[in-house]
Amino acid sequence: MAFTVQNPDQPSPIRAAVGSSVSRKLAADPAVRKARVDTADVFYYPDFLSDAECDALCRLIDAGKRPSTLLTENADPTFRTSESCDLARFSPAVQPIDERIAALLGIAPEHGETMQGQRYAPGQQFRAHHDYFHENQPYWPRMKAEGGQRTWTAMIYLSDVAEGGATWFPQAGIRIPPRKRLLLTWNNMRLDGSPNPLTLHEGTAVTKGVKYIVTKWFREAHWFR
Ligand SMILES: O=C(O)CCC(=O)C(=O)O
Ligand SMILES: [Fe+2]
Repeated sequence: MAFTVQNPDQPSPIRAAVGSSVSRKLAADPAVRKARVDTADVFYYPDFLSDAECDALCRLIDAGKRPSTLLTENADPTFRTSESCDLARFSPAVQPIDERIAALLGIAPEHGETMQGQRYAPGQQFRAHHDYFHENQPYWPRMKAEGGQRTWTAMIYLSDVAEGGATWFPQAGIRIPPRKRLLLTWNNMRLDGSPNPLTLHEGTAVTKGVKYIVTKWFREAHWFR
């Protein structure tokens, strides 16, 4: 049976509205800096967390880590080699940070997926990918039912890494070396609410030290599972 392929580049008024309201909010925040790229909306917030908050999250990630997974199987076993941890949303070490991220972006916390921790030892990486869902893939109907497309991504570096581990956007042309306490956030959509392929990004291999991050993905509708 033929698989119905939706046009993956469709504009969307809902996704466009969240894109512009979050961008406006971040641009008006004196603690936030905008990356100087035209092709994607990328922002930085240095020192978003304290050292103690970072360290507490690292300990939770160490305690709960399991091999990272992908939505679609990839033929390349080296594609995503890190470890991940679903952080308990309502635990005292997680909930206030979860809510602070949502408040920074001005998105209701209900749109956020469970915050995920990632840990990369030397040699581990997450090759170039998009955070948005490819709507022509078999997983899309399930993702659509669980809150729809991912709009914004927020991630926080929880450790300084001795060498390697930069987040690299090869098409937008930016490379962010891990810096403890720094929050990085970007819109996975274009201004018209269609997926922005230029948000392609890679967690490059750590070569020395250990990289810890938390990642938070926001959906266009309330996320639930
Ligand atoms: O590790 C990184 O720098 C990027 C992580 C990432 O892209 C993700 O978790 O979706
Ligand atoms: Fe990603």
